[in-house]
Amino acid sequence: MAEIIDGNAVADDVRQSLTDAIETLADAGARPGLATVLMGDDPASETYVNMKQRDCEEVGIEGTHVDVDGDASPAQLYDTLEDLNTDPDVHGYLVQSPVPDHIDYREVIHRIDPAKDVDGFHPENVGRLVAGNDRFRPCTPHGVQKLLEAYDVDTEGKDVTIVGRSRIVGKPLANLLIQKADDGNATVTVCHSRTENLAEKTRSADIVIAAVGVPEFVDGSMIGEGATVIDVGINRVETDTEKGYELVGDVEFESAKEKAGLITPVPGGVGPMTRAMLLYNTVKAASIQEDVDVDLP
Ligand SMILES: Nc1nc2c(c(=O)[nH]1)N[C@@H](CN(C=O)c1ccc(C(=O)N[C@@H](CCC(=O)O)C(=O)O)cc1)CN2
Repeated sequence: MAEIIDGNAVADDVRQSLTDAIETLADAGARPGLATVLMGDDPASETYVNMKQRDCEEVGIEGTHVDVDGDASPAQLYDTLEDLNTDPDVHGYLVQSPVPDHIDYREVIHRIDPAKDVDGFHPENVGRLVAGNDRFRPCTPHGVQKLLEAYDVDTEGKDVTIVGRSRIVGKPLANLLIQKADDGNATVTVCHSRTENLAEKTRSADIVIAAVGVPEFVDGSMIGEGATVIDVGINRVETDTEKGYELVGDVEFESAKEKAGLITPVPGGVGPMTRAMLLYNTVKAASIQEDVDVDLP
């Protein structure tokens, strides 16, 4: 039976360890500022930006939220981004994804000043990460690395299978884990919809990372005895409950926990870490822009 990883506790530790850096910035007369941009009214996205704003308040980051009408034109959205690019009080910002269908998210990302791109999605930041010279690690992959570190899961020489090749998680995480670094040096296999013998590739892995966006895609039969299982999926599945839905990961938790040595739950696993690493990137952005040296965890 697996030990269950407590993502909320590790995220608390990250937030706590950012307070010194925020104090150092305050002593220099600077307060980190994060803006969230939400276009449209996707209920899950509304929840996430509210949580991000609440996190800012908790640690002393100046949070600003901008709502953009779901029917607004691309040009209207780009005007908002230009305002944020030139606002000296906003050190970092993000556009919550997904955006409405008539908006090209890639084009949106291009228009974010790379120095304020605290999601780490801009091509300049992606290129830096691949080159091993990262500025902002994307929040979810970085959060996964921090979780592994917190639970003493050494990645050096280990076989890691990532299920999912998304731009936000699979690709950057694979890049980070193969890097010659203390939190890298792994041998990484990235699986996707065309992968053959997928279950063999997950079963032979020391660490399985499910980031495919399909509820309960990975079950216990796909996990090797004692493996570490990281579930990145956060899927809203409709139920008859008052809330109307429940959160389900990409891993079938009950069967996987019988085989795994360590496993993340959903909720309470990777999600809180994504938010904590966004705060981390915001503090880093402020320290670079304000030219104040801070110690980051
Ligand atoms: N611009 C971005 N858009 C999206 C990102 C992102 O990193 N940048 N990632 C996801 C959503 N996401 C962050 O925005 C996110 C998802 C979930 C959580 C979280 O804390 N989940 C909780 C449960 C929350 C709930 O009750 O619904 C948990 O798992 O415990 C944080 C961030 C897609 N879009």
